[in-house]
Amino acid sequence: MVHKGDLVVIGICVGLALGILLAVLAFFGIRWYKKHAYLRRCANDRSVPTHPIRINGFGTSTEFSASLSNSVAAKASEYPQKSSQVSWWAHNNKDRFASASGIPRYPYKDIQKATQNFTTILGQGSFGPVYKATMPTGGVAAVKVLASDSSQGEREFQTEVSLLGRLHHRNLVNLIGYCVDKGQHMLIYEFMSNGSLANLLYSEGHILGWEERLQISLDISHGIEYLHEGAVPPVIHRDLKSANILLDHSMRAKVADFGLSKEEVFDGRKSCLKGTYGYMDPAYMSTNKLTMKSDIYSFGIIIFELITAIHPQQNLMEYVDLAGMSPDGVDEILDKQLVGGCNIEEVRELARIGHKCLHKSLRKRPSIGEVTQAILKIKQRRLAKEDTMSFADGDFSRVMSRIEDQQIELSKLGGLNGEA
Ligand SMILES: Nc1ncnc2c1ncn2[C@@H]1O[C@H](COP(=O)(O)OP(=O)(O)OP(=O)(O)O)[C@@H](O)[C@H]1O
Repeated sequence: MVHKGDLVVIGICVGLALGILLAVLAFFGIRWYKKHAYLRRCANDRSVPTHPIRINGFGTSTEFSASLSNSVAAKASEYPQKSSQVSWWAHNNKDRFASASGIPRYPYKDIQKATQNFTTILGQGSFGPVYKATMPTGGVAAVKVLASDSSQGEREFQTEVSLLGRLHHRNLVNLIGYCVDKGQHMLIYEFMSNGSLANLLYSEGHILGWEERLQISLDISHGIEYLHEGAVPPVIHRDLKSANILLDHSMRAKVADFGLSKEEVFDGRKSCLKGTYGYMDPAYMSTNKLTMKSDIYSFGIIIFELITAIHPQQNLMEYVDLAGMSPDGVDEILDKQLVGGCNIEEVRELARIGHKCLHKSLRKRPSIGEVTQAILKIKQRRLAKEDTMSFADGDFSRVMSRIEDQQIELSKLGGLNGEA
């Protein structure tokens, strides 16, 4: 005989069991749905390369704080933006179509015309020759033609197109188009009229002043900061060198050549060593493990190139090590062109930053954000000094005019007294 109370308990138990079963079914049902939705999304995304998305072109670094925000806004107009760069091509290329990365693709004949059948060569890299392209509207670009026997090849070409399609910053050289046509691969960049930093440092002609060099180091720092801390996922450049720093008409520097870049998301996986002798981080060479700190090392080398105008393949590191032995050791290796034309304290400060970037221990190397801050401090200190000096000048003239006013008042008073 079953009691009524027992029936209630059994009922509750069955109810609970059913409830739990339903909850479990609902839980797994939702998980199943989410998983399938995710897989569907992945399948759709597969056609789109998973390269970094652009954050924005300006002010990714924290250093652009209130005090400098005005100058940033002003400087922004100095830099031709991608949209304007693209527009002159767009007007002239009706049959172009955009790649998955959003970079317009151009037919061979258009580029052949723009480069006047590839006549004006700007330079030659391991990728192939670079030509100047001029459009009827007056817009100028640089066209990099991938040599058929290129040692880098199509893989780098694709990296460059998909990476640069998503990365935009005023201190990165903008990719404005590409061409895959008639068996040719070409990359079309914004034109950097002052060529590479390496050319400026190591060939006769323009002498880079200290202020220009300091600004160039800051521009490079901003460019790398965007790659490391602004891009999602972060990007390691892997081939930072003075030949990959290009300068525009107003001597502002931009980081170029992303053919070897690697998304930080792949960090940790081993791959064959890539980079340029003299700029490659010894830690990376010995472990084959790539980190952002390898870019910091290469940047340290560029900093010392700016200070010394000694090429890293001409024993720069030996000079740098010697200079590191005393606080003013850098004075001995300073570029002759700078002697007497620079603030030696600023040079020493930049050298200190360079030494930190080259530290053997990866952990002791600064992050790029810290480097930017440190270089900015040098600039800010100078600006503050200039302000103080002009304030002192202002004070002086104010005092002088007060003395003059007082003399006039006194002479008036003297006149009054004489009259009395
Ligand atoms: N956007 C550009 N505007 C103006 N000149 C350019 C531009 N890009 C490249 N150049 C010129 O072409 C030269 C070769 O450039 P490229 O990037 O192909 O090779 P690299 O960086 O010098 O060497 P590597 O390919 O071995 O890294 C540069 O030194 C520069 O003078």
